[in-house]
Amino acid sequence: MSPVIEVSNLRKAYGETTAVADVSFTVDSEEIFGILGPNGAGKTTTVECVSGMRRRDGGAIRVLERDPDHDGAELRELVGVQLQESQLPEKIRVWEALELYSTFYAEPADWRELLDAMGLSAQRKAKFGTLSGGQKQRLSIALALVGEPRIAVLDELTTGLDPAARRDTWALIESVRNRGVTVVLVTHFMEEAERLCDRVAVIDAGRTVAVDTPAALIKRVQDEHGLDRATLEDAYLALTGARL
Ligand SMILES: Nc1ncnc2c1ncn2[C@@H]1O[C@H](COP(=O)(O)OP(=O)(O)OP(=O)(O)O)[C@@H](O)[C@H]1O
Repeated sequence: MSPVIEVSNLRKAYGETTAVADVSFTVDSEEIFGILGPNGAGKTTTVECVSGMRRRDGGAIRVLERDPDHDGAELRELVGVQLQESQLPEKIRVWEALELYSTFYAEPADWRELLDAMGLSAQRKAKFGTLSGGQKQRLSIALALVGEPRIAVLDELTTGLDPAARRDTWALIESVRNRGVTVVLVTHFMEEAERLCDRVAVIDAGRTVAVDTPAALIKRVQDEHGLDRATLEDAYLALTGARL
């Protein structure tokens, strides 16, 4: 089976700042794929180039056998994006937001069913501004799924959530994958990546430094540093040049 996303030697600069110098990875169908890296490593820029929100300066990207720089309109129907911060007006009601997003797609999902799946049925008529952090997050996942995408790109999904809400969100992500959607997850939380992701790419200073399963990255750091037990956080710190 060919990968659903292929990124080779991606390069992207903003003026003098090289945000992405050389990033390569592939994502297989129905994987939960994590993108990890320190602040400013180029993670968001990478997923923006993949989802067609930014044009790359160099390298190649194929998403579902299309090029985001040339086939953006087609890919908008196939890739659902959850942005870092929800950009909805405070006064919009939950159902209105879903109805509005449905109009962006030729064949939208039944948003009532999505609302139910995300555990938000009781908040149907609530204004966005009155939702809790966890509810806002679940709404933004629902909005990313309204177009029945084949791929969902979720950027810093659980940032700002309490531990219980984070765990609820993890269960939801697994249910999204079980619907047949490939999930690309940008995250700072190593525990999240270790629990959820089939494979991860670690990006540091605009370059991929590793692409593997969490278990393989952990084994590598154990072998290299003679540790009995290590976590993905240990592997991440070793890969991004921090001391153990
Ligand atoms: N629109 C922009 N204009 C100019 N520079 C930018 C822009 N967006 C990002 N950058 C710069 O590009 C680099 C990579 O940023 P990017 O947001 O892709 O990293 P990131 O890994 O997602 O970071 P974070 O974890 O902090 O969200 C940083 O140095 C950032 O300051």
